Amino acid sequence: MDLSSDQVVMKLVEMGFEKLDALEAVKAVGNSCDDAVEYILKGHQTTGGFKPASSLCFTRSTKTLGKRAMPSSFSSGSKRQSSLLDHFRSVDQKKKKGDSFGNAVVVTVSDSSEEQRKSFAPVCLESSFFTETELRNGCSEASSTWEKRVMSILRNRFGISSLRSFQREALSTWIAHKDCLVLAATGSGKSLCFQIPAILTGKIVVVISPLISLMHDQCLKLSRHRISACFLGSGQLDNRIEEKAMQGMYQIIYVCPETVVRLIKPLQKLAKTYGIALFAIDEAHCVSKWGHDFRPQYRRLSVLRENFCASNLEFLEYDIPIMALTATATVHVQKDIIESLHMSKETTTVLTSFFRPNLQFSVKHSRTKFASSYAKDFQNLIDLYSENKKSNGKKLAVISRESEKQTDFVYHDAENIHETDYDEDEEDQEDFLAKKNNSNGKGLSEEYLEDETDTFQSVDDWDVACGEFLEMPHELLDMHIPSEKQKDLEGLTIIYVPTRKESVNIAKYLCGVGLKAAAYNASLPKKHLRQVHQDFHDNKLQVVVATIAFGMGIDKKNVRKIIHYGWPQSLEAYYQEAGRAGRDGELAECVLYADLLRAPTLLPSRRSKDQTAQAYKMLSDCFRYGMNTSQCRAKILVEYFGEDFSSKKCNICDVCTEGPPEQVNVREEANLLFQVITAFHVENNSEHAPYEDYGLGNSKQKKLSNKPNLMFFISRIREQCQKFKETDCLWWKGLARIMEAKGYIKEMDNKDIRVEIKFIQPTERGNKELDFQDDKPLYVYPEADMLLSLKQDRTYSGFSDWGKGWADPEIRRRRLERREKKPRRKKKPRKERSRGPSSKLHPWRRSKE
Ligand SMILES: Nc1ncnc2c1ncn2[C@@H]1O[C@H](COP(=O)(O)OP(=O)(O)OP(=O)(O)O)[C@@H](O)[C@H]1O
Ligand SMILES: [Mg+2]
Repeated sequence: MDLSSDQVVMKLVEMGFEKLDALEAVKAVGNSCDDAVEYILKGHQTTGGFKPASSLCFTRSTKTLGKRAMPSSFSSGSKRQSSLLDHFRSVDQKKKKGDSFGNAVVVTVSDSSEEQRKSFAPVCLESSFFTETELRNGCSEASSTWEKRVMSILRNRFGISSLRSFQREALSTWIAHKDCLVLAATGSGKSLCFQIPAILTGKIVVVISPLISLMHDQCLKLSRHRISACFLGSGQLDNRIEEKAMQGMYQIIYVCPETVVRLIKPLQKLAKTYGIALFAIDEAHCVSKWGHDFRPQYRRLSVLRENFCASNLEFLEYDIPIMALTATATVHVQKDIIESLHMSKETTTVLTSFFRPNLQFSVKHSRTKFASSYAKDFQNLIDLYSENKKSNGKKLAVISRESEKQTDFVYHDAENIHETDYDEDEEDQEDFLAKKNNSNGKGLSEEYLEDETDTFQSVDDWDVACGEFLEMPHELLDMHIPSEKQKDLEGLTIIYVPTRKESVNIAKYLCGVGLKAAAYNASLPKKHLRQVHQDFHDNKLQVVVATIAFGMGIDKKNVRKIIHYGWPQSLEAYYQEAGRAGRDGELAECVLYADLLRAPTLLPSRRSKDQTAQAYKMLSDCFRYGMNTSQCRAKILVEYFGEDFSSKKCNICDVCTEGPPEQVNVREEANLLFQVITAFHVENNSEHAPYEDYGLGNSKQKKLSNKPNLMFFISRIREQCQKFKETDCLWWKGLARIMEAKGYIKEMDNKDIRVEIKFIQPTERGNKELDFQDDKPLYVYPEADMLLSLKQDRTYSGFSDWGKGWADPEIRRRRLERREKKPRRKKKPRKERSRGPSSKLHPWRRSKE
């Protein structure tokens, strides 16, 4: 399809490129998206400094981090399926024949010589594989025997000395022909649970997996363990690989949900001829609508049970077992997985701790939306990767400021801070975004499209649709294992960001200061994405700046840091992404940088009404995790997944190491807020007219003033109580959250749940425990936003000003009039707006001074 230049520019901007770069590229190369991308990625862009992974980003040095150089024989092409690069090379060759970027490409790497065919069959060459008779009676007859054989497989194939207890449990469930749901932490070794059955029985294992990149990663690893495997995506497949798979030529078949549904008949034939040992559904949380990464195609996998059960296929003695595996499923999601997949009522749930003792969690406040924060927030990272940390520390800082000057995006965004910063009250903002979300993505502004997000990923995240991996010969094994001398390296970092644009901007910034960084988001060319993966695996990159599109299930040992730069959408997503760190068991850092001064908003995505409510609930849990100052972070995370961690703590998170803040007595404030809320409800339930609406014309404002909105209560307190006149809204918001958690107040409108409590109602418990006369101390830990609101140098006074206007009808009327005439008010520069050193302080802070 021919695109106009405007359309190409739009597409590039959607991918996360700067508009200026896109315009220049189109001007230079014409209306070809591919060429334009190539043009920008090769570094011709106006803003300079950014060289993504396709050009290897070696802005400081061309020396690779990996110690092993590829031998010359590596590229000779004489060995079949010998390497990842060979594999890719064949793709490139194909592409040269006229494939345009983004189209699925078929990977074929082996010829069909007789010798090679011999190497495929029989499927399982393990001398000690289990016979059907041995397995027939489940583990009762053979329990010690199968464990011995598994041990031998582990040692000989995987170089592992023993099974973990959850792996043993999952395997014995499978041996007993039962379905199994395996819930185990990221990096704990779930893959082995479905890989071993193939080697043990000589039958085939079919693994359903959500992404090509993940399937590829696993196949490559298997080939190193001398296990043949293939992957089948959903694009245009090479019939030969599919045919070979259906003829039992690979021990493990990785397949995406779309394709497995299409292949039911051939798979039934395969079950009859070779036997299928197991259907494994990896990343099974994708099945659930209530999970964080729902894929509608996963829901269709119930066809597996229907079509591979003994009652339907006479040659089967038992239903082919289903094993579903995930690291992030809440109790609700676990139930949904079992039901949706039509797993048996006797499904065994193998549950291990979600706790990862080597992950060090922390939360830091940052205005992440603004590029002006990068220099401060990434300085440590820059220092870490600078070659001569100590001597070059200062130099790098200078480079970073220099590059801010050169790359106009930094200061451009910084200038905008005051225009967008607290321009609208949070309720308005949330409503606005809620409407956007509910409009199914229609009518999004251009600005919003520019900030497009990766909320849903298709399976085909790379420019390969399928591939085969044969057992890698011994002599090649060593040279293809990427160098991972973790101790010698600083390790790798993944920075997760909410939007595509941020992924490009931050990668650009980091490259500008000399780091080997690359952007990764689903709209970048698939070829680039594959290259980033490869460079990441080969330790040629230091930092990958990615949206959620990167890394699910990828097993890379030396990821030392996961930075979330901006709020994640759920704790499930957060824990899944954080779990990509420290898979070698060594200490790894997981830092969440988030704007703690305002509640996060949902990213645009197509959701039903129910899903929207659920999405808000998940976001709200995430927000509360960020606001927490007193509980061990690992404890919050694992308890979120239903694990009992009550008496434990991690001892390494920021809360455990720094300790909680000093408790404060909020008795007076809690009583006061509760009284104001109760008074409102008494007034409105009585004969009196609804609450005065100040005669304002704007229907939305009218609606708010008639509802028990927190901001309204705050303004009433300010009106009535001189002592709290200057107390920041953030402080009250934090208190309201604490009161809600204690069950003193609750959301009035259950259908309209947002991230923060909005329309408040008193509860029975509040009535009992917040008596106005009661002056018994009520000690609480102030939350992160409350603490920030008390900082003297805090410059964000928008809420309190806004509150004043709300309280004073005259000010409010004038403000609204002004707004109607001129919708977006240009605010004064920050300096003039900042409060004096101690002008607006909460009373108990003032008394401390
Ligand atoms: N019994 C074991 N002993 C030692 N190491 C093991 C064992 N089982 C698996 N491993 C190793 O653990 C690492 C992680 O395995 P795997 O990729 O299967 O994790 P996972 O549980 O699937 O994680 P994710 O949830 O992120 O997909 C692998 O490198 C594997 O070799
Ligand atoms: Mg996995």
